[in-house]
Amino acid sequence: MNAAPPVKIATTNSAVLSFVEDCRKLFAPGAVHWCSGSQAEYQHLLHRMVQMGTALWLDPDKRPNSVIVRSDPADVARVEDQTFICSVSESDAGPTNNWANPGKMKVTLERLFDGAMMGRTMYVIPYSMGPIGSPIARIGIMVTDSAYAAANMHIMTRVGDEVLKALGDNTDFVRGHHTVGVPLKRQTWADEPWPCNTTKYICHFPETREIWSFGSGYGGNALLGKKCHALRIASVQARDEGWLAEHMLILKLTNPEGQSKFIAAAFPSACGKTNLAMVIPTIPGWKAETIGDDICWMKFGADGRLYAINPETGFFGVAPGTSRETNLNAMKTLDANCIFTNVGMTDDDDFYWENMGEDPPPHLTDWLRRSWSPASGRPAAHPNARFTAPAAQCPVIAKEWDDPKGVPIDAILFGGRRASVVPLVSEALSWQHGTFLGATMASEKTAAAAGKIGDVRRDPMAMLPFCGYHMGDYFQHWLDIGEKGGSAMPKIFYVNWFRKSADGKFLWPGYAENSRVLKWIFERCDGADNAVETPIGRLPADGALDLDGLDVPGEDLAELLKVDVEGWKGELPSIREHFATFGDKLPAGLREELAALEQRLG
Ligand SMILES: Nc1nc2c(ncn2[C@@H]2O[C@H](COP(=O)(O)OP(=O)(O)OP(=O)(O)O)[C@@H](O)[C@H]2O)c(=O)[nH]1
Ligand SMILES: O=C([O-])CC(=O)C(=O)O
Ligand SMILES: [Mn+2]
Repeated sequence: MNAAPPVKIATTNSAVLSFVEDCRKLFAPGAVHWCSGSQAEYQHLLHRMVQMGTALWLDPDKRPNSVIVRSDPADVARVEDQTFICSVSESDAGPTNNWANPGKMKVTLERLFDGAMMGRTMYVIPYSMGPIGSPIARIGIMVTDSAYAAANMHIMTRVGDEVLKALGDNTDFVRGHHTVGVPLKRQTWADEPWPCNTTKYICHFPETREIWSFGSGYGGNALLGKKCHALRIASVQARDEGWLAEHMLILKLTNPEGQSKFIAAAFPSACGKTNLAMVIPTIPGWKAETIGDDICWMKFGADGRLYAINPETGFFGVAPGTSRETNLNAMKTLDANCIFTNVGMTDDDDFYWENMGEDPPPHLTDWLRRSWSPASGRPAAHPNARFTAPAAQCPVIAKEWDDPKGVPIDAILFGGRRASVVPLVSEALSWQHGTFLGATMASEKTAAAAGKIGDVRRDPMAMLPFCGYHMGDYFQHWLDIGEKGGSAMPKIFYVNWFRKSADGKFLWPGYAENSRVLKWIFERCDGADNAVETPIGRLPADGALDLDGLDVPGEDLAELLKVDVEGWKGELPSIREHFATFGDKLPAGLREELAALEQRLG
């Protein structure tokens, strides 16, 4: 079981072969392993991690084929400060990205990567973002010296020989370079359970479609198919080719009559995408199914509508707060074949995290590998602890989830964590107004990225950390796509599950009850007469939101659905300031929307 499967190179594509050979020469790994994507290979990767002390098996009877991994305490989230867009021209990166000169950054990276894989295996991972053969899918080749990254890529993407076959002789693939940045010393070959470097660089070269990631083993820094490829590089390709690469979940909603609609929703990291993607409606007769929980690629179909695919095959979900009460479908997805990162480990080899809906055991080992009890006064799991789970295991995965042609999108939702001002739901007055809502959305910062938690920041379309080019051009791209799609475009909505009362309690129960809002949105898409026009958009008309059986005090509902004119007026200066950062790249259409909002507010 522990021997590496024999190395077999399933391609004669000279661009692929020379890319890998160039990497091998510079990074100097002890061995090269071409990933075939087989189950045996996945097992090998898990065994390797256990052998290295990176992973521990969970109880095979309770959690078959699953492991727990604890990272270095300083390598637990995306590092936005060390994430760079290395476009040829600085202005192409725009004011929201760190830019670095591509030539200079290459010199820095080549120096760091020189010999960086010494004593380690370099895994070559051919992967497809999206169903193989889908007109929307894209291929990447990633090299990494992390078995953890390779195992996660196995779950999160389509990996291996079938990808190389689909690529054929095509040279159009994203080149991903990843190292944990800890070459082993020849004398001892001694290693650590979670090697990583205090120096970290997550670099993107949009023109040459390259990613170079140094020093981190963690999630969005190291699983290059996800944020680096599927959002930062793909957003540039999408701009050039007339499609959309977005940080959105996709779900299928079916009414009691059996009609279905597809909804995509952009919420910032750790703001509820996975939860909404797997929602179990509380309204009788309604059904929701999952297509994807994090990334959505949309292209125009022959009928002029936007068709979406989930480019991934797994969920890299926030563990704390996930419980049978809040997200039963996620919990059921975690029964087997999962990787748990930075969660607590119980004495009977199971996982534990905060707000899992169960009393904590009297004793466990926390994510820092320390003895822990409920009296310890610190969390057992890191707030950004994650599970990696195969999407196909989700009990409500929609049958269309891996359909190569994608699903036609009826509605797009924007939302964030806002304790005040933003109501539970509103509908945009037009595509341009919806783009304005997306461009100005704000959210409290979460643990998904390093930095201070709780500060409200503007996070346009939940893409602030993920847009690979100038955000002003990105807004224009949204407007252009809307122009092209005309009346066939999805309707846009703005939601906020996170309104709080003066004493800091959530006003809206959220989670499953969000289905009530989805129902209203569904009916809006069908042209129901269930809304009133207000200065900030269309809100549910009196009685239009199905609240049957919901136990929320009337005054809280009134607060959730009111137009806070003074609050919105208070937002205007900060929206103006936000817009000013884009200079002359701010589309005229968004300036118009700001002026119109100001006028409507009086
Ligand atoms: N109050 C409230 N909390 C929610 C709701 N939905 C999700 N959350 C909490 O928000 C946190 C993150 O939720 P996720 O669904 O994992 O967020 P995500 O957007 O998928 O996060 P990423 O994977 O980082 O992109 C969890 O702690 C949830 O419990 C809701 O409707 N109301
Ligand atoms: O990228 C990650 O590490 C996890 C994630 O989904 C996000 O932060 O949006
Ligand atoms: Mn995400």
